[in-house]
Amino acid sequence: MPKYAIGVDFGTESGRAVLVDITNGQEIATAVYTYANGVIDEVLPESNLRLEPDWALQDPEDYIRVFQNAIPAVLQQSGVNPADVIGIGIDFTACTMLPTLKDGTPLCVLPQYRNRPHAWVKLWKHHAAQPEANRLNEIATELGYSFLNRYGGKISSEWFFPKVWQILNEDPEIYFAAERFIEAADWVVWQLTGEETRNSCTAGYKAIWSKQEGFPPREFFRALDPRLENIVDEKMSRQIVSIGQCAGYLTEEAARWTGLKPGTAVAVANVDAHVSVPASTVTEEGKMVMIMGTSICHMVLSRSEHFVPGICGYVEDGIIPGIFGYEAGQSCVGDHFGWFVEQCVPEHYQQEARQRGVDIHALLEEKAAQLKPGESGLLALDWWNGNRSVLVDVDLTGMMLGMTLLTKPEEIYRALIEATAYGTRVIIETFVHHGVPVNELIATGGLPDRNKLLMQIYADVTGREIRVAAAHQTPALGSAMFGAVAAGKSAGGYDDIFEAAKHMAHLRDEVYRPIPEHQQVYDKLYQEYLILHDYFGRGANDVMKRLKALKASIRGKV
Ligand SMILES: Nc1ncnc2c1ncn2[C@@H]1O[C@H](COP(=O)(O)OP(=O)(O)O)[C@@H](O)[C@H]1O
Ligand SMILES: O=C(CO)[C@@H](O)[C@@H](O)COP(=O)(O)O
Repeated sequence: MPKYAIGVDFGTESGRAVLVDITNGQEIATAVYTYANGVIDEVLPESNLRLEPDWALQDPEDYIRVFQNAIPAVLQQSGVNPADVIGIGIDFTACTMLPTLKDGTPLCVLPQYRNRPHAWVKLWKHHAAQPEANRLNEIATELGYSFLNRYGGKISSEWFFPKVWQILNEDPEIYFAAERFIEAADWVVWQLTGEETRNSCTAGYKAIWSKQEGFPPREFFRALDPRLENIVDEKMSRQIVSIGQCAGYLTEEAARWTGLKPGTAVAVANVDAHVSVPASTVTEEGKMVMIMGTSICHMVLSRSEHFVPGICGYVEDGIIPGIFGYEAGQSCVGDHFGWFVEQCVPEHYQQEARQRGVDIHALLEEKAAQLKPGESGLLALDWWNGNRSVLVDVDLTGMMLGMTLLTKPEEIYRALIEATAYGTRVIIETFVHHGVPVNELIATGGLPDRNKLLMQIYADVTGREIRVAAAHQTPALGSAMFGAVAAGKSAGGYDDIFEAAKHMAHLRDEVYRPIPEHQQVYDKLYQEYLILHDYFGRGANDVMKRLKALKASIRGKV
């Protein structure tokens, strides 16, 4: 009798359940539930209280509705007997976190806190804790805490402790009412199993935890604010469970929500980018998985520990148990091309696309593919949304050099693609330079399906072959794989993620190989890119920051 697992991928706007055949990883049924309250970034639901800029909240009840809607939908579509679904895994955006009571009740569902923004879930892209992140980095640097080295030198405002500290600073009553602070990833697993667990992936990448050293010491938290001294013992947990473990079993209530059997195994929670690595067949060092969409997450495994400046971080057991998982990223990739087609393409191009019934991206790709590398004379810096790795600077901005009266939209489109490829090459070379090998690239996410020119340019610029993961819902497949591992071999699943990946993860036949003539030109252009990258990005000329400051001051005066 075939056995199945369900992966649930909690994204920014929606949650997606995918029912997968355990023998081969085939996706049998998919269902999406779009969060009723979406991203809460303007007003709080019900009270209509206006939020400040840079806030991004969510409603935890939306996550439960994903279980209640999407899982029954995949069972119904597939006709699979719930008794044959042996495991569930989930992945989430991160750091997406919330304050709760001891029993897991989110503070925002309590009537007395319903109109308090800090009682709600803070989404990964809530950026209003930047003052706390800056202060945390200053204090950690002054006091010489070496954990900063694990995070490329800086803790991001998107992460756990800046967010908790913002709650304490701005609404202490919520901070003190919170009996637990927890990643939403772990919270949804808690709702399924009735047991609170904390996973090694979010603890490591987002909450400054390491397998060797645990959390930073109490003195560090006291140096931030004496009231934070016992945050870990009082409102979190030091018991961190490695990904790849079973978190518990489906409760009667969760079985009623989902239509699954009580007692179904539930995997320890995971993160969307990280869970995509084994789902792209990668469980060993030497290969980089690039999750390519609006942004790119670059994920690499290594058997040894290396400090790599400017990356997001590395965590032992963070992606695959027993191995160090490294993460870096580019915060704006597809977004560059989206911006360009929305803001800069002339009407006659749009008209041509409409007449030919093709997407405007496809038209620009076709025209840009006629150009030879270097032919346009253009070179861009890909910093339309700052630089995540390796400069870690949100105040950097974009630049395009070499334009003339003859410059065409497809030339600019191609230059933007090339710039993002140079950005990826900087990341790869930084890893290699610091001892983390990157011999092969595996791509997944929306872009490999959408733009073949882009994939070829990435192969040419990086000088590496690129393979593409077979799955269309890679994170959900990865979660289902961990679900199968949580169930274990005796229940028809797998003993570990290595076994699950062998059977359930696949690559397409498609391979992008570097074209030597293109490589030669791109090597020259890359050298030019590096000069501009360091000149504008490493302090030789801070004109981008001065312009940004001027803009802010002028806007402030209006
Ligand atoms: N044909 C295309 N070529 C390049 N970029 C594209 C194309 N079509 C859409 N995009 C960009 O891809 C991004 C969406 O990628 P996708 O992987 O679907 O999303 P996400 O990263 O949010 O999961 C958007 O930023 C969009 O501008
Ligand atoms: O930060 C991480 C992973 O570390 C992501 O969860 C976060 O950027 C959200 O990514 P997506 O927009 O869902 O691709």
